[in-house]
Amino acid sequence: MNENNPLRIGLIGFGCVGQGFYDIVAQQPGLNLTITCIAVKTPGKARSLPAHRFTYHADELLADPELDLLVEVIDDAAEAFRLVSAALRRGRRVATANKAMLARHLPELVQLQAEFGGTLLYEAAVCGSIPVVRTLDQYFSHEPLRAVSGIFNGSSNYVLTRMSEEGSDYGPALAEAQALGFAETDPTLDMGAFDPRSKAVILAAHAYGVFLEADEILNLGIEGVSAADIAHAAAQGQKIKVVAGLYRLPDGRLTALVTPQLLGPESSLYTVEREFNGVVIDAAFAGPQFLQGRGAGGHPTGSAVLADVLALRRGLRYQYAKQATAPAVQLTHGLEIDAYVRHPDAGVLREVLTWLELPAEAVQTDVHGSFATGAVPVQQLWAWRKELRSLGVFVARQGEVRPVAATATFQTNEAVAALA
Ligand SMILES: NC(=O)C1=CN([C@@H]2O[C@H](COP(=O)(O)OP(=O)(O)OC[C@H]3O[C@@H](n4cnc5c(N)ncnc54)[C@H](O)[C@@H]3O)[C@@H](O)[C@H]2O)C=CC1
Ligand SMILES: N[C@@H](CC=O)C(=O)O
Repeated sequence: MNENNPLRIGLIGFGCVGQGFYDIVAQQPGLNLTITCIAVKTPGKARSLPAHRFTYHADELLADPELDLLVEVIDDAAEAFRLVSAALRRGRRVATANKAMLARHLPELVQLQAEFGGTLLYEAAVCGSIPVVRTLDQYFSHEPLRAVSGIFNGSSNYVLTRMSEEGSDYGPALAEAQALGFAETDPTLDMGAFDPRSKAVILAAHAYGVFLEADEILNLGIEGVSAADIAHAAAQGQKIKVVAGLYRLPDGRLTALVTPQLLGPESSLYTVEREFNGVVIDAAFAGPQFLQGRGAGGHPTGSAVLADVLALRRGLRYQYAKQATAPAVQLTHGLEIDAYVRHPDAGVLREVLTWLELPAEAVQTDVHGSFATGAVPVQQLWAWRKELRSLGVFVARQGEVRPVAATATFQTNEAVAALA
């Protein structure tokens, strides 16, 4: 395949990422890329290009034989799946940034590529500009990994940085993350750690060859984080970061969780601030590696989309090499963490302790009020996750996860088996 063949691109979505990708392509004419069609949803919206450049019917792009490949960057996961799966059924080459869609439909999308010969790349969907999907899929295709963990969400990291460095309140800090184009259309996905959970699902497919169900993964966010929590961490020389982790336990089981974590300067993630993301890959033979870069924003994400477009021109496809060994991998909640739990209402805090089977003596007091610490099974947090969220209870992890007697073990890859 000629690496500099002219390519005609159909772009679906012209928001923060679509515009970012467009700018980057426009600034580099030597790449021989032309964005010939752009599909948008809302007529009459002020945009940086004249109205005649747009169509309101994305389906037209799928059928256009003049287009060499498609870029899908819309904010609607269901519609994105309809469009991308239809494109793959036509054997098309597609780049997407839509992690919510991928986390829900990855097995089907992999199957469609095998069946119809199209290609789907999605580097931009995980950690913005950090080339982590390709690193796991290509470079570590045959190396067992002990863990893949990190800060996978730029918006929540931005909010935490603003709260701890400048003493901002949660609300204004989130409004800034939205104004800068980092947050999802529904920011609950960022603040509630649903977005990094989707990214963990995607990375699990490449790091371990398993297709996890997002709902099986514990995800706790930062909606309940307060100045008291930030001050508590700072008093111990720590910061609060939302850490997503995929960990292979010594017995071969896999665990995945996304929770706030109290981290000290010994962690590579301690200095990852604002919209930056960081990924630690702990490989069996290579040892630990650390990748850091901008995890959100139009240009960083547009840059990752461009990398995929150029890779599609070269004929790159993901290998999913570890699927061959995947049946041995099971997702488990048979773990416990050392948890820090705080809520401004002492009555709520006591109630939460009973849910988490922590004794009343777990409650401690500092200048900011009451909090509790203790070892809590992940299964217990998972079972009460909806109540913890709705009450705005802030739970953070301290230190590593520990395997305990298995409580629940989920069989993964059922979705894949169903396709066979
Ligand atoms: N903003 C960021 O930093 C990052 C975003 N992403 C993902 O990229 C995608 C796009 O994100 P943003 O550009 O930030 O969102 P955005 O909200 O700025 O833009 C999305 C655009 O898609 C349009 N749209 C919705 N349905 C459409 C349809 N059927 N046809 C044509 N246009 C349609 C919307 O009107 C909107 O203008 C999302 O899946 C997001 O999760 C991924 C990585 C980083
Ligand atoms: N909303 C996401 C955007 C990139 O994936 C984030 O904040 O990380």
